[in-house]
Amino acid sequence: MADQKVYQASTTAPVNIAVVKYWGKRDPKLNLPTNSSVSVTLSQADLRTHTTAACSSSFGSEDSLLLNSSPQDVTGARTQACFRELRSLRAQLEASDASLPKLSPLPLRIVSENNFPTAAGLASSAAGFAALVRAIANLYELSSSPTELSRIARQGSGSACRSLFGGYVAWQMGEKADGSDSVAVEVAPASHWPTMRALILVVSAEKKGVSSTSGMQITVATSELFQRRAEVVVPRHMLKMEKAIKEKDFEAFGKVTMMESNSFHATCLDTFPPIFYLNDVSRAAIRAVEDINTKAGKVIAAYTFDAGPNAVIYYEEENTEAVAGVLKSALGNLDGWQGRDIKEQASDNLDARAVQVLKDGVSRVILTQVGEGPIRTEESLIAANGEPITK
Ligand SMILES: Nc1ncnc2c1ncn2[C@@H]1O[C@H](COP(=O)(O)OP(=O)(O)OP(=O)(O)O)[C@@H](O)[C@H]1O
Ligand SMILES: C[C@@](O)(CCOP(=O)(O)OP(=O)(O)O)CC(=O)O
Repeated sequence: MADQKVYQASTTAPVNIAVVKYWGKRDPKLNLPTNSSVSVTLSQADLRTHTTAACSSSFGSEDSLLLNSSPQDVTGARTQACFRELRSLRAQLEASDASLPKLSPLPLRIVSENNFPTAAGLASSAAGFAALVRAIANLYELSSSPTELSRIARQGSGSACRSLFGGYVAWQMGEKADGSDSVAVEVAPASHWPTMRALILVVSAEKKGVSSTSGMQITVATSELFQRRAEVVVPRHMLKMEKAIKEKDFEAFGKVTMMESNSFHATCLDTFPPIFYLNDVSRAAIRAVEDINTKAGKVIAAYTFDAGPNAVIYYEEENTEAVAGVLKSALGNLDGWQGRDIKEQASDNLDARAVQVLKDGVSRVILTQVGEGPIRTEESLIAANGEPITK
């Protein structure tokens, strides 16, 4: 009888939030971007994907993916590209060492759990594809570096390539047509600047209107402002951002972060028909951050928004009270503040109308910080007999 053993490996992977934004593909098939980007990896203590990858001849003939207990379509080109590339690396290993079990032809069973809302603009595809690629690489015992794996994860979702690393990460756009140099690299580990904090104001946990994938295609096709962003604005921001991170210069980091977010959303408005990811609640968050910085007399808080209305506010630990403490006193009792020792600080310098809009529109907060890259775990979502473990 054929070997029916169930081989498996598990990992967790983090979310990342860009401070220089990826928006625009020069090759939609390979997910090659029109500009480089930089992100901060967020702590897996708060937001993470947990994925187990298994393979066995007992799994029938089809690959499968179970996400938060519901079966997902794996026939899409992006997931297929990740499976194909990882299988091919495993096949090379098997060809060079005949003693290795032949895992590459076996069907894959992937079971994954996100501990945050999927497709709500909380970068679930980034953590999701990073975890998928890392888990299969662990299963196949590949010696590939995170940068090599980032080339594969990028084909699942562009931003996923940055979640293969912890800390501060750059995705170099690359020049080659085959995408082999479009990969993620570490700018600095989390330990270099461990005091970076992030407060997420969750405005909407609903599925978003215009997906990043289609949104950026329409921007590339219709926005002239976008041309200038890709050619002039982002290259300048990349240099400034990498320098700010190396020097742990929050004022420079914060200024570029906010200008980047504004530039990206400006190209969304310049898209035809226009794309609106920011709403009144987002704009109230921008106002509150401006008021906090005005009071401090310098940039101590920086907002950024992805393809949705949620605000991510970066600040340094020493300014926890002046940023998170002020927002806590303004927003009042919300899910997410509990269990965190954040002392409230008077918020009467914040614009009263902005505070009211935030109170009405923010449903919960997530307090988190810079964190590590994917972490291998023995905790499995698949039992020894191959059946998914549902919680
Ligand atoms: N754990 C996971 N494993 C595999 N795929 C996942 C996982 N989590 C999310 N995905 C994929 O990512 C898709 C959601 O990506 P989408 O880009 O729409 O939202 P988002 O990542 O939350 O937002 P954004 O990337 O714009 O910040 C899901 O439909 C699913 O295909
Ligand atoms: C606004 C962003 O969050 C866009 C992320 O886009 P995705 O990585 O979700 O897009 P696809 O490559 O089409 O999957 C900015 C960023 O994360 O850099």
